Amino acid sequence: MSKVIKNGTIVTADRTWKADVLIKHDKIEAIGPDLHGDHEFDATGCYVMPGGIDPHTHLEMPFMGTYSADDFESGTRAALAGGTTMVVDFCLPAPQQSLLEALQMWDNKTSKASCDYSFHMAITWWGKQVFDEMATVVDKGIPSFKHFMAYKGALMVDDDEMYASFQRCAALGALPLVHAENGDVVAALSEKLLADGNNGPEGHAYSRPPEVEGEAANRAIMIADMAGVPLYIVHVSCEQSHEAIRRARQKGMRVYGEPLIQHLTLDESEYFDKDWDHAARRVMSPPFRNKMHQDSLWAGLSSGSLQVVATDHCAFTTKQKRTGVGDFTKIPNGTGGLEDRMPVLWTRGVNTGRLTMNEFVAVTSTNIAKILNMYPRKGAIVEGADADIVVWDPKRKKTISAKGQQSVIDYNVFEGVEVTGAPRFVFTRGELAIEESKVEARSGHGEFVPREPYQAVNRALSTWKEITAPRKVERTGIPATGV
Ligand SMILES: NC(=O)NCCC(=O)O
Ligand SMILES: [Zn+2]
Repeated sequence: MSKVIKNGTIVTADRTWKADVLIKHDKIEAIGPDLHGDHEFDATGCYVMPGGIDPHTHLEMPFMGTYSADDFESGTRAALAGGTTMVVDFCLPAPQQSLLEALQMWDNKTSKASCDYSFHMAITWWGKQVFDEMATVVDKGIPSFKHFMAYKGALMVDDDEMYASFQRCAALGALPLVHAENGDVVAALSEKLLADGNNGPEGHAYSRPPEVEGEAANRAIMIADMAGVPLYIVHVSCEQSHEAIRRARQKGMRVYGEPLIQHLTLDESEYFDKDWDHAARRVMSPPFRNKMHQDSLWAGLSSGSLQVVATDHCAFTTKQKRTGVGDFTKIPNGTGGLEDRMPVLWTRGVNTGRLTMNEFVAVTSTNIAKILNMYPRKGAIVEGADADIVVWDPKRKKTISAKGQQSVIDYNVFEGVEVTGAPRFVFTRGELAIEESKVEARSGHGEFVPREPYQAVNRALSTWKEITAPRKVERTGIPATGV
């Protein structure tokens, strides 16, 4: 069975040209003029792109006394509906839990995934067992480890643990990720706000000013530099952490930054809404910021100091959010966005001239495929790549609404946003999942994508680390001690 996408304009991260694309089974078989197959899809007026990759989702995640509401079934349907053909979720061991046991639990959740997926492993505690099991996790195709510098008393790791883990990542050819916020300061600020009677959702934003993010980003960058390992900073929300990344990159460090579509387009005024539910539904960490920070993030994407736009999709229902009535620290942190990331980014980015089409492909797909070491199997329109393809209609209009969305929650943080630009067809490893707004995604089609450790970047860093390592100066004629 073969399919051909006819008359499309192919857009990749570095070029744009007109051609047909032939899909055989689950791969791209050929690209060229006048290809023919059993099924032909007319892409006239559309752009043919590599499927989006969202490297930051939390599906059915145990967190803050509950579970995020979207599982791998609804979450991957939401992804496909918005043009994303692969998600990378976080496996989150409980404190003292074996990483391998946690991985088994996460594996069990994926049987209904309708698009491909991979995992990052979270380091939530430290000890010999974690040190040893990290090697097995890498062998299983998961060479990336997330560290929470926030959530004191729950997921947070201290600097000594982070340094030990980063060194282990360096030795294993793995990439450390960090959630950069100073958890000690956030905890102290939260306590003070509550004591002063500031218990509403706006207290969440007050408790996490941009400075706590900037400090943590700088600290993580320094620790990665000492360990001789690259670093990926998730959900960069403000100029302070962007500035840290920019500065590190100018110094030659391999530091990557990932803003979210929410931070790019929604601002802090959401937390001051008079409606408690409205504000609480938008509680996530880091919180939304003001326009100055948003401008900084957009500039980072176009200039290349930030590389990836993700969602951190971690959706909770209104009922779950209401656990925090009277105490903002108990509102489950997280928002949805999987279905909306690409249409909103296209509308606010490409349609306004803040991003080119090629930059759009780079930040939604190709860059992360390269950073996570799965390029060109993913993130590329080339012969032999997985046929994860989006036929993007730049004229398709939609008003975002919770009604009819794939996510199971009862609201959408982008409610009422009008988008122009959305998928017309979406193929996931050769299977048609979206056709003209109709979701044909097949539950169970999604497969785990194993990833190799990072040879090039880690080898470069460890070589330089070795060349510049402290060396004892061998001296002759050492004077006698002065005593
Ligand atoms: N971001 C957020 O508020 N929730 C998901 C967990 C995390 O990544 O911090
Ligand atoms: Zn996080």
